[in-house]
Amino acid sequence: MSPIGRYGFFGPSGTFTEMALQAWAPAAGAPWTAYASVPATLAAVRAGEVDAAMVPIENSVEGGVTATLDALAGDPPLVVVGEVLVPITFVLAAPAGVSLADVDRVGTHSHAWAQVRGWMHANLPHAAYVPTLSTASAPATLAAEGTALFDAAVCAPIAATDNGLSVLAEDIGDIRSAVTRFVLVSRPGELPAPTGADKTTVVLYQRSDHAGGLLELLEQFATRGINMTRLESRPTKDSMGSYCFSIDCEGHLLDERVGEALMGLKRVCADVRFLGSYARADAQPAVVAPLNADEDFAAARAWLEALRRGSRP
Ligand SMILES: O=C(O)C(=O)Cc1ccccc1
Repeated sequence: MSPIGRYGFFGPSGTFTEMALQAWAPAAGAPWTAYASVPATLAAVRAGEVDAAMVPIENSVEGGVTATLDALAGDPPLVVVGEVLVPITFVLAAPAGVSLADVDRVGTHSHAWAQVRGWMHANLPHAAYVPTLSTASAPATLAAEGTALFDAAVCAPIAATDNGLSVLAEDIGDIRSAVTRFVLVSRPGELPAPTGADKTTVVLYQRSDHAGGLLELLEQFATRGINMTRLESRPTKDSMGSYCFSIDCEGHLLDERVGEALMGLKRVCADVRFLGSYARADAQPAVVAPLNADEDFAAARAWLEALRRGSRP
């Protein structure tokens, strides 16, 4: 893959997404552009304002980031070219002079609120939740406008410090080991090279709703010994009860078993949206079921081709 010049991210500065981009590209060459929402970030990639952008896709506590899953599958096509895992730590931050007892309204991103619900219930049971575009925009609003909209913010420790806020409580996440998975998204082009520890992301649209329909899709992975790492159903938005399936599996498009599975899916699905093959953040090599290695497929194909030529191998 050619080097990426211009990066975008779901900002502003101080979001967990910016931390993911810092982990991906520690020696930033060109300036990075922050966008206020996931759709705005992906629109900038589609429009060619940036070459690639970082967005959150999945959290170990709250699950899929639906804004990303839905916007990724839209048009014109986009692909994932990399992933980053970031451990998530939240603080409760407020302007100087505001104490815990003064906090009636808390501003933060919906995914952050979902991850501190238990702490809020135990410590601020009457606090109202005020949604903000990102975790970092909440402390930025407190710094710029004071407590007009909310009294405190749930954000990353760095976002509290950068906005000159006091930390009222540290490490308030209900699950201390929470991790968010971020993906680097680009316009389709050259594929990242296979590493042996890759993932492939697809969105599958069924031909019709019928008994065993989902099983038919899953069989395409199972019969080629491919392990799936994420499966989510999302409404197609066409009509009530109509769903597509967003799937991550182990392996790369250039692996024989993955290529064969995608051909199988193409036959049985109304549409298959390929959303990229990229190196796994944890570098865990793919587990390939016996007799599903590249050489097994190559030997079977050579045998068939020989038969078709009229020889008896
Ligand atoms: O708002 C942010 O900081 C983000 O990057 C999105 C997010 C929100 C909550 C947990 C992980 C990522």
